[in-house]
Amino acid sequence: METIKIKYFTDKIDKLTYIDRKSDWIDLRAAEDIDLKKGEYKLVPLGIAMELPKGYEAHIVPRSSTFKNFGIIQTNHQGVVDCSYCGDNDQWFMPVYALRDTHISCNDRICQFRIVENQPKIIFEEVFSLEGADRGGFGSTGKQ
Ligand SMILES: O=c1ccn([C@H]2C[C@H](O)[C@@H](COP(=O)(O)OP(=O)(O)OP(=O)(O)O)O2)c(=O)[nH]1
Repeated sequence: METIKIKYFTDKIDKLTYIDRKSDWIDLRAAEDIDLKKGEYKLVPLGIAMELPKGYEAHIVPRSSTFKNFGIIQTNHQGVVDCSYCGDNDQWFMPVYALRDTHISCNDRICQFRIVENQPKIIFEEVFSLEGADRGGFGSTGKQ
């Protein structure tokens, strides 16, 4: 079990909770009513800020149903929230691009997140050539 300090920027969204029968990813909600025209971009406020546990980061991705429900895609494809993003004004956002005119209502569940441990510190050691066998470039294993 981990305890995470969370701040809500509005009382118009439900508190974060696990959704019955879902995985351990936790859904996030739009914190305001939003209308988007086809082709429009917007940072959708998610109405929360958190102090993540030391050594962890959060990953935000759309729900599988988000495109079907709202016609939006997440422009960064996967959001990464660093542990240092923990200030009183560090509200989480979902950057979205609308593929059609659409409406998102305040409190709609539009994305989901989980926390993951930071990767180990990496030292890059430059070499002239690598010893592994060449894999043949992407797509080299064919389609079937
Ligand atoms: O989908 C996202 C992605 C990021 N963030 C917040 C948390 C993260 O810690 C911060 C910065 O994100 P990132 O480092 O990915 O963006 P950047 O474009 O490199 O900005 P910066 O120069 O602030 O690091 O923005 C979100 O609220 N939602």
